[in-house]
Amino acid sequence: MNSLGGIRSWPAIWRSTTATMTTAESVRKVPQVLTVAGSDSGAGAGIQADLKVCAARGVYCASVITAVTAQNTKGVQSVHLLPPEFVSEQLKSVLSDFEFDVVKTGMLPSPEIVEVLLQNLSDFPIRALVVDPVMVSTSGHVLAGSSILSIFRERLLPIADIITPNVKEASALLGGVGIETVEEMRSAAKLLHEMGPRFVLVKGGDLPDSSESVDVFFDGKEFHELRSPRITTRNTHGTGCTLASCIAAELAKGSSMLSAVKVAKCFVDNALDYSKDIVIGSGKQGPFDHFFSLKKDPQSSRCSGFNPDDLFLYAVTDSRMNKKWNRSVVDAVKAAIEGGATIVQLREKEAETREFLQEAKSCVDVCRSHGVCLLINDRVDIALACDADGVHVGQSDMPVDLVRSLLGPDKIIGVSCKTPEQAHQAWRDGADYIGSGGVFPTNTKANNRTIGLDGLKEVCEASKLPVVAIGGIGISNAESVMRIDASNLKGVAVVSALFDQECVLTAAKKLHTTLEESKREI
Ligand SMILES: Cc1ncc(COP(=O)(O)OP(=O)(O)O)c(N)n1
Ligand SMILES: Cc1ncsc1CCOP(=O)(O)O
Ligand SMILES: [Mg+2]
Repeated sequence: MNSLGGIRSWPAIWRSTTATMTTAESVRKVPQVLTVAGSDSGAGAGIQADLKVCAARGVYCASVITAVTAQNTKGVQSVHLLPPEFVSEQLKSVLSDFEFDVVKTGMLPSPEIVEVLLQNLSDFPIRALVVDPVMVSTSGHVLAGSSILSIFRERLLPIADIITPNVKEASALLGGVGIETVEEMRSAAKLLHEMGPRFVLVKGGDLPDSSESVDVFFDGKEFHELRSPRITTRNTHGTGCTLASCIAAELAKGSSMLSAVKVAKCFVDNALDYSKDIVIGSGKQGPFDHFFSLKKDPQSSRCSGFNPDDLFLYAVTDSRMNKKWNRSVVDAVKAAIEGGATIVQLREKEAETREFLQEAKSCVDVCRSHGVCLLINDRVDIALACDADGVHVGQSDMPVDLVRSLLGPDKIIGVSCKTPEQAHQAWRDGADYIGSGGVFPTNTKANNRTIGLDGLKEVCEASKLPVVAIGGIGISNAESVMRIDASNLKGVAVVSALFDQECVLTAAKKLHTTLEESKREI
């Protein structure tokens, strides 16, 4: 946030939160979101949708109600605004008690209610603010009139971390400019960014004549167009609330902004697709099922994205080791995956570009056929040329934000961090995960400072990004790493423990078993 409570570097606040928490051992902090929105009696949108999304994403959600609507699948029949003083009472109640990771706003129906929200946010500084500038219901009912525009523009938007207007809302905020094309959505995102939010997502679901649903994400420097096939269904009531709450939930768990937005878009697409034929209510616009993931085969999802659990057993290749044992990189990668490696990185420091590219293409094929992601160490050019799933960079490699602008929103970016400051920067730059080490001394990487288990823990505590430990890790010490008691430590990355071994398959199987056992014991 800009002016309210100085949450620009929110990982620093996570650090202090963790510090207070560790006074009581075995306390587990649950990611928490506060939604400030209107109630929808039909339960498709508003507070009810927000609660369902957060529950579906594993995040606790408290709710402050700004208005009660009489609403169903046919439309909004009536709206009752809560007195601003009572909205304020609710805000005080929860903000003085909970430690919210993210506050998300939906229907803020009057300038007086926005005013009490601003006052409470200044009394109780929060970590991140997601603003869904709800103005009109999907059925066309005005939920917040033009009287709120100036307080939105002048006071709320400048403190938002992200705003998520649809094209109609973006147009209203910009004084009625026409937005009918993706190019106009980009211009709108840029103008809205000038009003102060850190990120802008202009949702193009309402754009006419498109077989795709295109959303434009702007971070102040780069635009990303997030596209997905349009789903034909009447059950679209609550998509805006669902998207914004899902962004809030993912941020609360520690995602970078772009990653949170991608997961949220994917969540909405999957929910719409799963629910396209259900019939709830007799009106034109039905709700959809937020708990589809409890019921459907996860393999049938329309989109997937980065899964932090894939960092569990991270195989990092080494050209010298595979040459020494007289095997190709592709064979080594295949054996590592068959033994249980859950993600692979090609770290071929000595390879010639042409040869590296050929090997990388073959490894992409092997990894795709096994459903395992393949990342390239350092070389963004090779990653682009072989269509790898992402890149891992260190502190002296290409900066993460530049890698992101070259690879686009869908690729995975990992960054090496030895310190809490580097971990904070990784989140700000939009990395998907952190590689932290060398945890133990290693011969694989020369002149590499060892940070120990304490250094690893500090990095984990400084960030909510998923972390994989690296450096000198093998069967004998993997358990001590996994036991450091950091919920975002997702696994170990190893080079010699897999590739400086006679049989990669056996080594991978043994290490996988050790990791599984230590997970069970935690
Ligand atoms: C998963 C993972 N973590 C850390 C590193 C180290 O990357 P970097 O600091 O860029 O050093 P090099 O690997 O390039 O020598 C990594 N490769 N993977
Ligand atoms: C690439 C890298 N980055 C930090 S330590 C390291 C090497 C890890 O290799 P090993 O698993 O053989 O110790
Ligand atoms: Mg590097």
